[in-house]
Amino acid sequence: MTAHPRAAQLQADPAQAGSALVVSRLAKSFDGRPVLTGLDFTVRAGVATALIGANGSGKSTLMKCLIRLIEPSAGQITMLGQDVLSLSPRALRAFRSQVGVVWQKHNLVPRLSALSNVVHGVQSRMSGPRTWFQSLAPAAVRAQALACLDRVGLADRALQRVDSLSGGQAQRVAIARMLMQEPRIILADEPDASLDPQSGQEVMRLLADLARQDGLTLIIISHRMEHTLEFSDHILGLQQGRIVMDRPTRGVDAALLRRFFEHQD
Ligand SMILES: Nc1ncnc2c1ncn2[C@@H]1O[C@H](COP(=O)(O)OP(=O)(O)OP(=O)(O)O)[C@@H](O)[C@H]1O
Repeated sequence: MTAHPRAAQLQADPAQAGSALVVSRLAKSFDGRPVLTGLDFTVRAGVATALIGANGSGKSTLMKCLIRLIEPSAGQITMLGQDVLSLSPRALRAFRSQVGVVWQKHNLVPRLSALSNVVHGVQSRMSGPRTWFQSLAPAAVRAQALACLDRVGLADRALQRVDSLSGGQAQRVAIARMLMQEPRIILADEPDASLDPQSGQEVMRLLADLARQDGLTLIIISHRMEHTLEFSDHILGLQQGRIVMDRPTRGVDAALLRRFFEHQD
């Protein structure tokens, strides 16, 4: 596959040459119970970062705080050059349109075709029925949606209903829908969790490849150690709401990750 034009564009853009995300003293409590405590870290632009940690260590809460699906209790988040916690509701919507999110559950509309679901990814640019049904979408949007499906290897399934696809194929449709946003950063929260091992690995590889081709920053949560080692450049390890590992994946092996997970309590 050829590199996306955005890759070259980003390399030439000094604003993108440094950090995609800077988090300072970030904290979150639920009903007075701290879940994230004084997090400080930086994610460099174009780097694939794995967020790891035991169940309940705060990974999903952190991911949601980054785009304010959960409001942090304190701290600062600068993502894509924006002070996220000070954005107005309108600016927040515009900001979120630059962030591609992939969840464990794909949230597609099962009885609509793959193509209609992908067309819906354009909703940040346009609204109404034209964003719901591929047959009503402008030709350029339909063509873009087909190109996105092609990038995830599903152009030949475009008109098939999502409920007739496998779990791995449906997750790839969700990724194609996310690509319609033309995101500048991708956040993925356990995209491999409800898939069989092979489909999970394919989805992780696809996300890593797409991010690399487009020069995008990728932050990905996965419970599978082998995926962390294979598909990330950098690892952030959370333990009880604190960052206890922040290092390049090179130099980390399965034994070290096992020790990390053994010392979680
Ligand atoms: N809305 C909420 N209200 C109260 N507590 C919450 C809420 N969301 C998460 N928590 C708590 O915060 C802690 C961290 O949860 P979180 O889902 O972020 O962990 P995680 O590392 O993503 O776990 P897992 O790997 O199991 O998905 C848990 O103790 C959880 O019960």
